Amino acid sequence: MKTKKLHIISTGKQKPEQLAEIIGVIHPYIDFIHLREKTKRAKEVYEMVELLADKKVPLSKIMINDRVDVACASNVKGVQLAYHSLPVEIVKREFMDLTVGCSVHSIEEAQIAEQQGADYVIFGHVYSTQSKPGLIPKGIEQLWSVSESVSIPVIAIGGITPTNSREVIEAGAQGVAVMSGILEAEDPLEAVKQYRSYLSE
Ligand SMILES: Cc1ncc(COP(=O)(O)OP(=O)(O)O)c(N)n1
Ligand SMILES: Cc1ncsc1CCOP(=O)(O)O
Ligand SMILES: [Mg+2]
Repeated sequence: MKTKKLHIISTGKQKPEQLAEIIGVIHPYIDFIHLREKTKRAKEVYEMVELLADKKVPLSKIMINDRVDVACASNVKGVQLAYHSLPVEIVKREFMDLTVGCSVHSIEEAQIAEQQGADYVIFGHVYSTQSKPGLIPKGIEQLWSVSESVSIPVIAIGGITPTNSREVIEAGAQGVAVMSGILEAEDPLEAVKQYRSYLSE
């Protein structure tokens, strides 16, 4: 079986130095590192990329949430477009070198993202999670329906643990995206190894 992808998403709560310290250790086990720093200015996110580069994190693994300008300026892999971001088709047309992921919450949004040229979608939140407090999770069946409805990879997000990552893969996900399960773990390296072992089996 082909190894599934492991994405991690920054919490927006950790200090840049603290985040860089953790990612500097765990990046060999991770496919994509998303900087999702909704309250930071472009310059601050750009400087976070520099901190990661100082820790020898490959730029080819870094995705910037929303900010196409920062992604281009910092020469990273690509951009993760949110609901409020520029449309996928515009980014694909104007920034051909960027890998483009799109955050989706329904079959319709996933199909639109695919039609517009997204390289993959992140669908969620699948399970309830403190990272999306008070919002009803979409559940594993909707994940299955979304995975059936598009040909591009679907990455599952929201409440993903090492053990439930197996069932999301069985529901058609090509990988998982994790925030608290790794970045807020007591031992992020041990946590990432656990996710990796479930994703590789
Ligand atoms: C209508 C609507 N749907 C979803 C969101 C949340 O934005 P999203 O692109 O899912 O970004 P994340 O917070 O999940 O990273 C929204 N604001 N409005
Ligand atoms: C950005 C985002 N979108 C849906 S859930 C989520 C955060 C993931 O949270 P966690 O991995 O901590 O459950
Ligand atoms: Mg979302």
